[in-house]
Amino acid sequence: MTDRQRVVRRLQETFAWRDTPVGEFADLSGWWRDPELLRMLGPSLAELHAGEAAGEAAGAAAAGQTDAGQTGQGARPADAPGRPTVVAGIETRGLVLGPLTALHLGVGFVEVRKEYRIAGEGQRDGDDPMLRAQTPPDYQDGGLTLMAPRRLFGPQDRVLLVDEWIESGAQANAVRRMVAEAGAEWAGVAVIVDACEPRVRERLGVRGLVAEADLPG
Ligand SMILES: O=P(O)(O)OC[C@H]1O[C@H](OP(=O)(O)OP(=O)(O)O)[C@H](O)[C@@H]1O
Repeated sequence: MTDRQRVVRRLQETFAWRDTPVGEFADLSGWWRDPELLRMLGPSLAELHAGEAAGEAAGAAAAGQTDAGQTGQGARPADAPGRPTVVAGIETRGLVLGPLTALHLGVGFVEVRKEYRIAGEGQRDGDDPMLRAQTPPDYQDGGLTLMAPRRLFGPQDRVLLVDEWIESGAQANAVRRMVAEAGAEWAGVAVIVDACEPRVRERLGVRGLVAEADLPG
């Protein structure tokens, strides 16, 4: 069994849908509780984009990325062109998975915050200008604004976004706009569960470890 197959199997074994009075939710707590899975997640996410050649569009090779159990290509050497220079992660789960992935790649990490969750909202810009991008107004009952310090992305950067789940792609798209505003390059999205439509996958360069359909019902 390959490492990729082992990761997929453990993701499936430790995942559960939970019923609550307000609806069903995906319980991912078992993923973080499994030490072996936690160890493997960073390398597995990093390797989703490891095979890209310099200048290749991030989404061009997305087809087939949800084939559970397929082995990813090996990590590129540290100075390889096309390799991410920084990992970004959106709170909440991106703040866990991003650093795990960045550690494997040997690069730094940028936290992307949700503005309404930051105490003293909007107060941080004084001596530290922020990049901000909004999701559509109807997203999550009113939309949300994502933010990150502008100084953390530069024109020399190639940014890989890491998250646990992607569906509409609204949050990833907002981060992509922030990256573009900073003049940096977009490397794509590495995600555990890819539940997005093909056009979103291609546009954002999404590669996932599993499809939602691969998870137990
Ligand atoms: O593709 P999209 O439709 O944009 O959805 C994906 C986003 O939704 C989830 O975050 P959520 O807002 O649920 O964050 P939370 O963990 O902080 O509740 C997930 O972590 C992604 O960031």
